[in-house]
This record gives sequence, structure tokens and C-alpha cells, in this order.
Amino acid sequence: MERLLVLVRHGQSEWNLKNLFTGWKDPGLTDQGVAEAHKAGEQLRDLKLNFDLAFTSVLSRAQKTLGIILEELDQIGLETLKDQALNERDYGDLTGMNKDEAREKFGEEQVHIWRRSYDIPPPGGESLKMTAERVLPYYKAEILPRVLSGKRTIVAAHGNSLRSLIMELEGLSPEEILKRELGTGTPIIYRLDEDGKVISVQDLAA
Ligand SMILES: O=C(O)[C@@H](CO)OP(=O)(O)O
Repeated sequence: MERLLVLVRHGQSEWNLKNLFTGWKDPGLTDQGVAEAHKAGEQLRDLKLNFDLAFTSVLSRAQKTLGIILEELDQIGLETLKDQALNERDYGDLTGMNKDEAREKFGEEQVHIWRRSYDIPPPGGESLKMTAERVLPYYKAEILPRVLSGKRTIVAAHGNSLRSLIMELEGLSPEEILKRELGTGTPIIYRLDEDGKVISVQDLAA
């Protein structure tokens, strides 16, 4: 039985382009982000992948990316579950702030820690650990059982909500996840065994 799980971060958003901390805000995709979503769909189509089920967040940048990918796969209308558990990490007081201005104000190191560390939250926001505390229970309750039953599944979500899931899937340490970046609109293909352990990973960004 095929146990297929594909993760894809949304295409470039308007706030990615403006270099603003986004979190739970809901900007749309830029033209480049739309093109990235089409390319992701084409890549998956070229690999002859099809899906039985999709998951995404309640934010439009992820939903729109998923919709474009499904369009490329001729799977418009595929059963899709949307849940805020898959939302991007909440950036709290940094939301809407320019990342370079934040580096000037707080220092490069502090901003890197807030952006990429495991358990240090930005002021008023969520750490990656806190994000994982909502992503992983949802994954284990709603996504994994369906993948293990043979439902070929795609999850379109966000850089940090997916990093928290990848940390679990790939057994990464807090030091390793610190260095893990996800490009916009680039699918990562996982195949799992019957226990949900990763057998293979194919990062289409690579
Ligand atoms: O601003 C955000 O919400 C995230 C993702 O775009 O940014 P970062 O990659 O810096 O965590």
C-alpha cells in the first residue's frame, strides 16, 4: 500500500515580497507566488502523482496555492479539510513589522532566534514548539490515520507550521530545525511505512 504525504508551503505572498512578518495575517499571493503554485502542480503532475485528500490552513495564501496545484493536477474539488491548526506560527508583536527593521531594532541574532529557534517565542507570539503543540495533535488525529489507510494526501500550509511537522517526521533536533528553511511553493514528498515512519523524502526544491 502507498502511504504518500506531500507537504507544500504556499507560494510567495504579498507580505513575503514586502519582507513583513506575516503570521496569522491574511495577505494574498503575488504573481510570482501564483506562478510558484502552478510550477508545483506541474512538478507533481510530471511525477504522475494524484491525491485522494487535501489539508490546508484557514489562510488564503495556503488555500489559493492548494487550489492552483489541484487545478494543474486536474483535481479541482478534491476533498479538502481546512483547519487553523495548520496556520502559520503567530508572530505576535512582530506581525506586520519589516524584518530588516526588526533586525536594526532588536539585532540580527535576536531576530534569527525568534524566527528559527525551537522554544523561544517572538514577543506575544508562538515559538515553533507552541506551533507544534497545535500542528502535531492535528496531524496525528486527522492526517496520519488517513495516510496510513492509503489515502494519498497533500498538505498546503506555511513555513513554520510545516517546519514543526517536518521536525517530527524527520526526527530533527532543535539545533537541526534551526537551520531548516522551506522555499515558497516547493513540494516535499514523503513516503511512510505502516507505522508512519518516513521511508523516503524527495524535496523538489533540491
Ligand atoms: O512572516 C511569517 O509568517 C514567516 C513566513 O513567511 O516568516 P519567517 O519565514 O521569517 O518565519
